[in-house]
Amino acid sequence: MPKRPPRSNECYALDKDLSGAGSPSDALDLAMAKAEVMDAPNWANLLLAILPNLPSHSGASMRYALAHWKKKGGHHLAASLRSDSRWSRSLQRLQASLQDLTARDAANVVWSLATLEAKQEPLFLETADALCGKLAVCDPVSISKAAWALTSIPNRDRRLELYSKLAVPVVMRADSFPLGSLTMICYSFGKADFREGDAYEALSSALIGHMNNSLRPIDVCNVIWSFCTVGYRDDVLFTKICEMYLTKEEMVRDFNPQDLTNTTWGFCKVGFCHREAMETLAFECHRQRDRFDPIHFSNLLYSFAMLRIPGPPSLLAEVASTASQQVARFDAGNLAIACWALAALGMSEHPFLDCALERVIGSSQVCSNLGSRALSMLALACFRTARPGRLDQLLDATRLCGLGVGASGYSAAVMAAEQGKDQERELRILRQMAAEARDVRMQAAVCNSLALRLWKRGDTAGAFAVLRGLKESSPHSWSVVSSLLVARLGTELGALAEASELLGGDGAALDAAWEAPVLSGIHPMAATRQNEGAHAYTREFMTLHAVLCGAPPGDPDAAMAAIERFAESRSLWLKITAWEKGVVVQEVARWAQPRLIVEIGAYVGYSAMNVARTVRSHGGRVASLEVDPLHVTLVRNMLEYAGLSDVVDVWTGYSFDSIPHLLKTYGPRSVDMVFMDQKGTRFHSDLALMEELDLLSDRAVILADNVLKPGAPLYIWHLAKGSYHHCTAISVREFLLQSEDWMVMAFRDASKPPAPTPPPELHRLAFESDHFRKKSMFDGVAPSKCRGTCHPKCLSTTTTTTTVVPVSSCSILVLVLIFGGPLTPSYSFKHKSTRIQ
Ligand SMILES: C[S@@+](CC[C@H](N)C(=O)[O-])C[C@H]1O[C@@H](n2cnc3c(N)ncnc32)[C@H](O)[C@@H]1O
Repeated sequence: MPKRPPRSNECYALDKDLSGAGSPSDALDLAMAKAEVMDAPNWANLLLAILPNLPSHSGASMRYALAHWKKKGGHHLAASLRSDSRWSRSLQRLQASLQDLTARDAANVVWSLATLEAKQEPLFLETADALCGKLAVCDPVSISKAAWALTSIPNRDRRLELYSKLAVPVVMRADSFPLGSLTMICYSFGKADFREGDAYEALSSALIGHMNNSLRPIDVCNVIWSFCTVGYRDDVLFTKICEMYLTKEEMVRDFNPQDLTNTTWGFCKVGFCHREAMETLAFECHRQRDRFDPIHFSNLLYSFAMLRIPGPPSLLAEVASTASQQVARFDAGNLAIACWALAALGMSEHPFLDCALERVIGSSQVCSNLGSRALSMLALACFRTARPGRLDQLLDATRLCGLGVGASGYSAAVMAAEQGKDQERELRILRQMAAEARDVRMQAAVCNSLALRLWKRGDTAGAFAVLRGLKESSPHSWSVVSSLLVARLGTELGALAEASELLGGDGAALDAAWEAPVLSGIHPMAATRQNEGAHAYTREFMTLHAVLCGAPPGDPDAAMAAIERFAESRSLWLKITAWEKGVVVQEVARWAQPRLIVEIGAYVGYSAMNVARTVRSHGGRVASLEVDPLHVTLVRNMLEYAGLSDVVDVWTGYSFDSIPHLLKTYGPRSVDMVFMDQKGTRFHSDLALMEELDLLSDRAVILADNVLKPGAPLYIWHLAKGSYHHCTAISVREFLLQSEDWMVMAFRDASKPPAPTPPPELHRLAFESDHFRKKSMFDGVAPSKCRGTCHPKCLSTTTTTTTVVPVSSCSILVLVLIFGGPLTPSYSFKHKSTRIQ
């Protein structure tokens, strides 16, 4: 590392003069007058001197320091500096001598530039780079100042790259950092969305060492907020903080509304529930409720709803009543969150709900600001509080504002309609969905799906009428599935003449575009995970089209093969359980002979066809749950084409809302097999809900996909330590990728007690899994790149044995029995298993 040239006495004296300058302008004048003698540290100190004096900038008080700075005119200063030639000349001087700055000088420069709102200056990132080369000799206060300064670099990759470097000394030496630096670093890491587990582990152990120093409310709040905002659940640290601070009324009394509700929000974000602390916080929130802003109300209610705890009796209801008086101050997002939370807390009758819905529905200004998430939350709130009329009004108001209802809005609306008795509502909503479809294929698929729903409700004539209407009003929106349906329903109704008239005598006169093989390349947008863009669902509708063109009707094997061929020929990864995964799903269903299989996550219907073809021979049924209403549409078309509509019921909605409906529809203990293929983070809570509702039969087998990469450690814990036996991981290849993944299978044993609380280390593993899941969603990192470290560690808490099972000439399945004891004797794949260990 280059050494800085020795400084002259004159330069030291200049530092003094600069810091003693009466105003920022005086400091700049002085610098200009002495420009020839100023050295690099002088230029760096000039920036500090320009700042109108900040109060203590240690640790978490940064927010207050900045507020103070702005009050003192800092904002205006920042604006006027940009047009001041003395300022730009100073920056040029500094830029020329960056290599002469110490780590501390460099930290002061980035910190000053950030405070002076000059992050866009090239000097800012250059100095950050220079600093990152000197971190080995950087003191903790400088590291924390730099960490704060770098928080809002807009380029995410650039920002995270700098934080990875900044984290090195934190991981190595956090134990020797003062408390103020630690809390400022925590806050900055959280704000920057930096998610390296080792850094949080180091911060946590250092903070625990400081726990006897008195943390200020803002410190407590910022530590919890930052850990939780990145999803790092640290039970040891959080429990200590709760015991020492958050369960003590006199401590919590010093928290302001933002500290209070940020803390509860943080806990709910990671699912950490310390009841006593939550109650103490709730009492304090109740005491301060008149000072609450809308965001504080919504965060507080949301926290209790997410943690599924009611809070002290009547307290939250009273807080919500205060919110009702201020409903005019709420924006669309906060209204939606608060409504959703009240619904989840079971406060269906609370007046806030009607006030809030009235405000959204009655004000085009509020309504037009509803994002898709807020609309979906409001729609779910209407559904859960049995307000179907309000839900209709909400959708109408959304349309009136010129907003599309979108997949997430329709999900709750369709779910409400499907689960209710009102067939007319379902008809209306699906008709609207068809009318809003921007593609004839989509329109046809929605109409077919609607006809299938009416048929399932027993209204075959109504179903037939829907198709006749489609043919008359929009002949191009007609598919092979429409023809098949017309033929089948016509036969059931004894209306053959009418059916053949509709089919044009020798079958439907299909539009040429429908018959053409899928030749066009996939549009790049279709590869994104967002189902909201202009090209959303292209990939999925092309998959359906490939089946309609590439497989004969009534042949599930051919339909599944057509999906695989379509994806393979284009190297287009589809999130389906094909190849070895498909073998496992099929073999488990064949072995278990279930009366009812519940599948969570249907997507394009590949696995639904797989299990349905397997169980139909013994009269089994499938209930497939899918949150996305357009995926539901596709799956229903796919199943009808494959001749499996009568074996599978596809239900729209979040598993959380659909699982109770399963109980009503199929009865208690009706489920003999569950196949979980939704988000891995939901596995254990969905399974727990099924257990709670007594849906699982005594012989139920539970199979889950994607358990190794990115991983579901809490789920494995739930199975391996809870009311299940022979929890077995099956090593398989991911469809179209060579990477290894695991499917996990376990058998219900209701006589065993539920799993105890997982050890804290498992939350760290869950953090790593989620971190990876995000990377694969946002950064396009392939699942194969996941280190998959979770499970070797996770499994070390249990006993494992390994068995290799050849299932075909080309694939080998490795079974890892997570609990000791032999594999269940009645379980076997097609080929004999060979025990290797
Ligand atoms: C991996 S895909 C399912 C693939 C399918 N099982 C197959 O093998 O063909 C996951 C699907 O689950 C749906 N999903 C995610 N979370 C869900 C939830 N909580 N409830 C219902 N569906 C969910 C997604 O919309 C997506 O279509």
